[in-house]
Amino acid sequence: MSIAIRNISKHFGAFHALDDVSIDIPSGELVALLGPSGCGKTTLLRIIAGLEFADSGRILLEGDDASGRHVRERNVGFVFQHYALFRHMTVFENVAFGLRVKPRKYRPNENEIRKRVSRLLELVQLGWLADRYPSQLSGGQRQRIALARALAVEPKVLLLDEPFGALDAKVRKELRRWLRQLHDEIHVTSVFVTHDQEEALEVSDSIVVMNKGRVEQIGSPDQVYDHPATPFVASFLGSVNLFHGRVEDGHLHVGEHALAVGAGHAATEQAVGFVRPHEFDLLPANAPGTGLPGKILRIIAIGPLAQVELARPNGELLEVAILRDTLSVLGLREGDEVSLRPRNIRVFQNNERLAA
Ligand SMILES: Nc1ncnc2c1ncn2[C@@H]1O[C@H](COP(=O)(O)OP(=O)(O)OP(=O)(O)O)[C@@H](O)[C@H]1O
Repeated sequence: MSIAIRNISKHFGAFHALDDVSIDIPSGELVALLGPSGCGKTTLLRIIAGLEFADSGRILLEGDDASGRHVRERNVGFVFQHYALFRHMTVFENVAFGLRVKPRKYRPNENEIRKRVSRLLELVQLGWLADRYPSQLSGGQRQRIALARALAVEPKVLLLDEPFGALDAKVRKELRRWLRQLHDEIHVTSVFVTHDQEEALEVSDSIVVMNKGRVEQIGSPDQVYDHPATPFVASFLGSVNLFHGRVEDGHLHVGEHALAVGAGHAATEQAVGFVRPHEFDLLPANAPGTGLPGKILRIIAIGPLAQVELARPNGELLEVAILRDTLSVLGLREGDEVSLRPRNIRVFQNNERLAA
């Protein structure tokens, strides 16, 4: 089922939690709502669900205006960060619950319930836990059961609010891969709230980046990461190094140095260039060609990569990620003077907001 969010605004008292938000989610997509704490992600999810009502704007489900419809009439399934499974019920009964409480005329018979629950437990790969109680499960298993329970009533839309937020990093990583695979099997339109950039990039078909109640950008993971529409998006999605300067003749002039940025940029006195840590070449200071000078302060080995901390002559710190092999071929060490060559710079006017 497609979801169209049209010009949604929401106040809590004088506080503007959502400000004219419009998003189109095609049927079958897995979309991440990504943004810092307090930007309105959960409020938007609750409005889609019908747990909260907007001051203005509309929610269309498969083209039909659902704005005034009760949560029970919207056919949505939920998974929350702390989804309380019923402690006194087995895993099987937890998953069966939504089917058992259906009005009699829609309720499947016992045989059908057994079949459906078993199928769902296989889908979340936990059939062997059917007779356990929630207290006998790990956190990751509980969230998978919560998902099976949400899917039992065959919702047309699945809403997930930081479903893996309470789990440790390794389990989180496993579960987001698993969620992606699961979604590829069942294709239910899903909206996934997260403040974790990596999670959004890895799991979703498209990402809605939100900030202060507004949509900053909507795009595929590659689009928002490689072509951020605003400085906020550039700085929120992954690490960046900032270079302040002026743009003239297709170059960003940083102090006495000029970095080519392409002819498409209008001349401006106040610009800021964004370069991600892996978008630099590092060369010895006396290498031919132009670059920015810097000094290596620290080299931290992380598997095959080296994270290099550098200082510019003005004291500003930079972070560069480079293959350790490349560093050793170049013979670069802590304390060495180097020339930094950005391979890619995104330039914005210097009057726009950045992520904190
Ligand atoms: N019922 C409410 N009454 C008053 N203010 C609220 C209410 N619900 C949310 N807010 C405020 O609206 C803003 C958006 O909240 P929301 O929970 O949607 O943010 P979020 O992006 O999901 O944040 P987080 O990642 O921290 O959960 C916050 O500043 C929050 O304090």
